[in-house]
Amino acid sequence: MANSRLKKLGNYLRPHWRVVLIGTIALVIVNGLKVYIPLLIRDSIDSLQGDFSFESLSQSALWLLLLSAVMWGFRMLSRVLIFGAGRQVEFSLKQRIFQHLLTIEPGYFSENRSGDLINRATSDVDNIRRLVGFALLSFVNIIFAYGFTLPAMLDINVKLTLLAIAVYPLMLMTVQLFSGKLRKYQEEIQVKLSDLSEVIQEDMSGMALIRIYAQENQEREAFKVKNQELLTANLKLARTRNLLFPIIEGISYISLLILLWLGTAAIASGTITVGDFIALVLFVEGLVFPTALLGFTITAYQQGEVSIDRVEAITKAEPKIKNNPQAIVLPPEDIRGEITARNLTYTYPDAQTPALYNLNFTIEQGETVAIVGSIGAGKSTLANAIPRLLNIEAGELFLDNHDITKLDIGTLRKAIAYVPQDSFLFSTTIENNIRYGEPLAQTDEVIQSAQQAQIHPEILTFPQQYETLVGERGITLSGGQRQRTSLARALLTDAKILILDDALSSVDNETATKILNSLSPTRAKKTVIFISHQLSAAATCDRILVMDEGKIIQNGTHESLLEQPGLYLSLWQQHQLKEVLN
Ligand SMILES: Nc1ncnc2c1ncn2[C@@H]1O[C@H](COP(=O)(O)OP(=O)(O)OP(=O)(O)O)[C@@H](O)[C@H]1O
Repeated sequence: MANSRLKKLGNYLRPHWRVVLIGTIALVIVNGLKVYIPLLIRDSIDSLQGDFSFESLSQSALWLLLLSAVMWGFRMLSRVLIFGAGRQVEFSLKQRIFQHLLTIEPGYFSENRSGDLINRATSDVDNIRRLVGFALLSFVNIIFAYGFTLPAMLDINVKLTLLAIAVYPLMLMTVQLFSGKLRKYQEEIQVKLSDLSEVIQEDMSGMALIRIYAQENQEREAFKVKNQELLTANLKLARTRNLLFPIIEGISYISLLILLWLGTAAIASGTITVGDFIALVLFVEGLVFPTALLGFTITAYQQGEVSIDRVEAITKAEPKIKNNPQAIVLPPEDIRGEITARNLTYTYPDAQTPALYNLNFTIEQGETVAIVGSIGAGKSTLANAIPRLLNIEAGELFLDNHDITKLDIGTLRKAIAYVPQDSFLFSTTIENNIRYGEPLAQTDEVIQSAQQAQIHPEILTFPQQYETLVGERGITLSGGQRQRTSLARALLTDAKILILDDALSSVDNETATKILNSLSPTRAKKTVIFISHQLSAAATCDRILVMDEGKIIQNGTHESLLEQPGLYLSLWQQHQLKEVLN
């Protein structure tokens, strides 16, 4: 496990190896100078003791100043380069996550909580950045600091050096003792952070509902519980860290105390010179900071390790709907728009019964077919199956006699304009929202689609008309306006098939019928699937498929269906009654 994480770390860093290498060389130079400067001080002190001269003192001071400035320069360089590599890794990881999420089927996003996904793509990636930047720099620095300093210290006096560092194994044992706990608490924090993000996200989306049902107090309490859990997890980590860090710092100061105590005795006995003693003190002091930083380094490393697993869980999620290796690519003009289902059956993952069962039908090119039926009959499932937003079995659904699972996904989806139940608008202008599927469309084409979708007159009343911003940064559209804007977006594409999944539910019957009629000139070119509970609009379609419990139970024109007893007749009678009562 740890090896595979190191391997992944290596993979993250591979594209930036040059930068990391130069940063590491800079660290070597810094640590080399950190050893050379105390030795120089030693020599100056020892030579001054014998023969004091102001000139040689000022020369040494100048030389030391210069070397310190050079060391500072290389230290800055190493930090800029290695921290920069961390930022680059952060950038690439975010790109990779987002790119991967775009390849996964929509079902993944209902199975996984969006708050958790956002947290992994932000906070966890941040932890990896700290691992690659700070932890890497700190680890490499510690290795070089000890690797260069210890031989220099041993060269001065073996006994004093060994006694000074005798306490260091204690430090390693302490770190080992704490690391399991630190890792566990870190994992807990990331999970609790995801939980909290999820609550915030859900409450923001459902704010109106919270107010309507006056659930503010309950939501506040629910939020408090999650926030408290995060606080507890953070405090547990902080307590452990606050215990570990001073222990490490204390141990490294003990080594300094040992040196001060035994070193003065060694000077008195003439075993070492005053210069040697000062150099040894400077060396041990130079080790205190990187050693004391070990606690932070370990925490950053473990945070990063936990986050690598969490981020990799996203990037490892295999898209269930993939392009067939021999996928057929067709130019849009070769698509006619005929849809055929042969024993089409689909069961949602974890569901007991199929949502679509043994469907057999053909929708001809240019035909407008309404799909009606009871709630939960499977109409939306069928709408999602056609553009392969669901993982449909091979040999069950065909576009122009091509099995959709053998067609290139791009070819298939370009042939279909789909307006889902929940019309989603981006936080940009009305015009940009409409031209989302055809970014190069001319303004008059955008206006034409808006006219067809019966939204144009209303857009003209908006503050900046087509340039009006919608969504969080702009005006709020009514449900019906959102639906018709989404419809305009679909109409602008030159897709041969138009699927409207209850897409006019917030539009009155009269306007919905008007919209369907306005599609008439395009009907010859487009196949329209109109899923709706609005029967008077559905009645104007060429044909009606009636669904119940995942099956198509009736199929025919409005007139023919009214002549036979069945679900359609009873739905129509209910509809007529409602019209009269209204
Ligand atoms: N993501 C899902 N996971 C599991 N079951 C689902 C999922 N989506 C829908 N279902 C189930 O599949 C069945 C068909 O649902 P579907 O949304 O297709 O019905 P519908 O005819 O469009 O209903 P409505 O008229 O209310 O929109 C229902 O029993 C529903 O509970």
